[in-house]
Amino acid sequence: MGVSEKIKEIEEEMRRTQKNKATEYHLGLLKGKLARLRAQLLEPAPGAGAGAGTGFDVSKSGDARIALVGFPSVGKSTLLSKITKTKSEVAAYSFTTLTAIPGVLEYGGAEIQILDLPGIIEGAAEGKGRGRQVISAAKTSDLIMMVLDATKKAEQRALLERELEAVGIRLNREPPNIYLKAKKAGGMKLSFMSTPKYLDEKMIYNILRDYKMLNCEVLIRDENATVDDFIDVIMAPHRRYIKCLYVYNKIDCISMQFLDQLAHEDHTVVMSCELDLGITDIVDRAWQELNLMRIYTKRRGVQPNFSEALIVRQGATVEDVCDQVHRSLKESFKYALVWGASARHVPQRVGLGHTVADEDVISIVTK
Ligand SMILES: Nc1nc2c(ncn2[C@@H]2O[C@H](COP(=O)(O)OP(=O)(O)OP(=O)(O)O)[C@@H](O)[C@H]2O)c(=O)[nH]1
Ligand SMILES: [K+]
Ligand SMILES: [Mg+2]
Repeated sequence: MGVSEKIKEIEEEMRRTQKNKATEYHLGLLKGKLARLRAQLLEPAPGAGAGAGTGFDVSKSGDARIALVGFPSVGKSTLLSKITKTKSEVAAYSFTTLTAIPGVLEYGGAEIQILDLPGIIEGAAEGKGRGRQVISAAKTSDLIMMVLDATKKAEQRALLERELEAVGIRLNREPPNIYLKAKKAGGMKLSFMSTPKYLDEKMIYNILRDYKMLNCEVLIRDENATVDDFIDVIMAPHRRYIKCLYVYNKIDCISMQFLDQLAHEDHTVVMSCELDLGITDIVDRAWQELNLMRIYTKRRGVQPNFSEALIVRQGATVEDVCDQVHRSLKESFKYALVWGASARHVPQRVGLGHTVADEDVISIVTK
């Protein structure tokens, strides 16, 4: 029996099994098995060439990667052509795009790779269409832009989320607060910070045994942790926690009332590529979601070059900026002058520990 058939069988069994106290453990075990099989599904078949079934052959470039994921004909390629110089074919029929098309979004000196992908359909995670490849590509991105057609039913979004969930992508979520460490010997050691509401020892032991993790240490730090969270921790190498921005396109075709409703949802932006509405907003929001900052350096007496930025993570300090310029720069560092949102007055004289903000201008003075 193939992996896909086994998955179907387990899903069928889970559907048949009534949810109650008596079946709880059995269902927990089935979930664990399902997670393992799904991970297998994503591994390339033996003998398949390098990379087969594991995404498209597009190398990462720039400061971050954003994947455009969505059903066919929602306007992914139209969006790519709007925000990058790359032209990806646009047409009114489904599956116009058949492979990954990379473009570069230039954003105030930062370069973000945008991946236009083929449309996916229900069952993508099980290998329907190009689904598996698309999802593998999405898994390598720093942000997923889920492009949705505002004129289509709300179920689209839940459907796509399920497909991404099925291959281990967790959208807009933090990894569960559970510590798990495999050991060479000593059996299973389990402890809780406080009594968990949805987990118990028997359940955890059963699942660990099923995964043949007979020697390990577990600390449940979150009382709200569920069986699914616990399985995610066991499967950690196959899990990716990725931010997702829901992008509703074609708002030129919906009522103002519905538009207002959509625009107020979490992690959601609305646009019309056709009318050129909301595009800059979307780019700004995507940049915010990436949690990156652009820092411009300035030499004494010279204007900063705003077409070239140093890219650092949110929360970065002047020390991180120095490291981006040159690894040994901080050794000769004397002080820095900062202009911008992080400065209390401009320019502010700061040390290595100063936390910078997006679009700050920094002048580094060395000994
Ligand atoms: N009304 C309206 N139509 C749009 C908008 N944006 C794109 N379209 C149309 O939607 C159709 C599909 O656009 P594409 O960009 O090819 O969609 P896609 O998501 O890349 O489609 P696949 O590659 O087939 O998955 C085209 O006919 C576009 O002209 C919009 O904002 N409003
Ligand atoms: K299309
Ligand atoms: Mg397309």
